[in-house]
Amino acid sequence: MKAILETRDLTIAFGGHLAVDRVSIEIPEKKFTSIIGPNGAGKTTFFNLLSGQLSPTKGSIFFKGNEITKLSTTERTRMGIGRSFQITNVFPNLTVLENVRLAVQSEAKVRYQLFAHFLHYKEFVDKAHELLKTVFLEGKASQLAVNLAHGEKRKLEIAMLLALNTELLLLDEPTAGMSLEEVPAIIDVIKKIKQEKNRTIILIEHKMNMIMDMSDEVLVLYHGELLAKGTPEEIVNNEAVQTAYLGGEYDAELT
Ligand SMILES: Nc1ncnc2c1ncn2[C@@H]1O[C@H](COP(=O)(O)OP(=O)(O)OP(=O)(O)O)[C@@H](O)[C@H]1O
Repeated sequence: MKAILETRDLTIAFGGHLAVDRVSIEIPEKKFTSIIGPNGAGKTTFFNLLSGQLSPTKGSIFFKGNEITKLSTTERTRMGIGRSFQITNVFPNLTVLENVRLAVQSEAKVRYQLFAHFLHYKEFVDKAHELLKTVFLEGKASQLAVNLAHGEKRKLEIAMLLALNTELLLLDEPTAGMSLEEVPAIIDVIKKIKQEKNRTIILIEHKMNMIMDMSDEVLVLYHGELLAKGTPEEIVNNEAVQTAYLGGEYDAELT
């Protein structure tokens, strides 16, 4: 197994509180890894450390064997780590297609600066259409982003994240704030990315059915520490995990 991402003793303290506490993990390339844990376990903070929003108090992070612990978010994105909220600046008064086209165009400029003027507008539009198909939003291409339903906006964000063309995707609760009817559509989008794209995905989620269905491996954080890791089956049968969830911090969604 080749690890695309590795953390060693990754730790961050806020005041005296260890939000992430000596977490050492290896994320296998092209696999689907989920991170679960009760509320306040440190999942989002861990993502913030991976994407560079936060600097660790201790420990290190390696991407494809290179240390990235001190790199900025932009540098990490350029290297191939994409996080959905980095591109949540959807322009509400542009169409869905234009939003994705701009994301494709800006990515092309960053990556192919030397050749930028040889790239054509039509190629950007074609790529944008392709991404909209991936997220099942093609039918809304000419609508203004402002008029999308919440779930559709999340799909648009995912399309814009895909436009960044990063090898690693960090998805932080992509179904958060959605109505029950909207959730299956996002699950379909993520499944499609998993099937179609040659990418490594790390997902933070509370919805256990999603975890069970999609993950190759599950990591469990608890009070900032890595409590367990294993296949979805191993995790649901893990006694320490059951105790962590049932020991007074039970999350109603984790059923
Ligand atoms: N900037 C900050 N300053 C101080 N404390 C913080 C900060 N960010 C997070 N924390 C604390 O760190 C702990 C971990 O929070 P985090 O948001 O990472 O948990 P989580 O597992 O993502 O929770 P949830 O499932 O509710 O989103 C919490 O106790 C939180 O209050």
